Amino acid sequence: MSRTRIKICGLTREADVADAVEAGADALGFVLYPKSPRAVTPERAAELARRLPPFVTPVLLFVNAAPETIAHAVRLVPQALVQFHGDETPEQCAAVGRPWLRAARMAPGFDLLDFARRHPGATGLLLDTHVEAYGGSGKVFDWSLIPPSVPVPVVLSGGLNPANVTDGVLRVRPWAVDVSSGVERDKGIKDAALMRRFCQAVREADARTA
Ligand SMILES: O=C(O)c1ccccc1NCC(=O)[C@H](O)[C@H](O)COP(=O)(O)O
Repeated sequence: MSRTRIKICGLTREADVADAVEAGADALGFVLYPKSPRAVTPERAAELARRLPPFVTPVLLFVNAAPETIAHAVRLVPQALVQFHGDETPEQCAAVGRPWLRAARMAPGFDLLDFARRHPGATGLLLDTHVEAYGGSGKVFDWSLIPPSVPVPVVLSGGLNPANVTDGVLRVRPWAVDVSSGVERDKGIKDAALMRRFCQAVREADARTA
């Protein structure tokens, strides 16, 4: 049985971090994009990341941030994975000098295989719905846009929730899933019961792929 990894994104509060870990998240995302309703400062991300036990990975998410902003945040959270979620070039991503994930903005006509080829240094591609605000939209994209075999680990994202994630895992068979809006009571305020239900739904899908 393969175990689909789970990333919960957009945490802003200690209680939600504890609940997400308890629910079974493998990675927690902190949004360092000032225009997001879920934005935290690098200092706040560091405070929250300090709450994480071993083997739960903090992810620092940036949208078109200045290199010095990224370097500052990475210094504060040295164990973090970096997620580029804007219009960064492959060279800008690679320059971070740390393991990084690249968000792909899925829309009709988008060539994911070419995108993967242009980002050879990415540890994974996070497939999200193409929206003007870059992410956190709660909108699902058409999963049939995903080619059958992508040569890097795929993180399925965009509008996932406890009701649709089982189907997403069974259809796409991603390395991991990522969720924000679908486990929220309000933007940046997570709901413990929804996070538990989301993680259970992923495990149900895993059991069915055994
Ligand atoms: O969460 C945000 O507000 C956000 C804003 C700008 C860029 C990215 C953002 N979030 C990135 C994530 O990894 C989200 O989990 C991903 O977009 C999925 O969000 P949702 O559709 O709400 O589950």
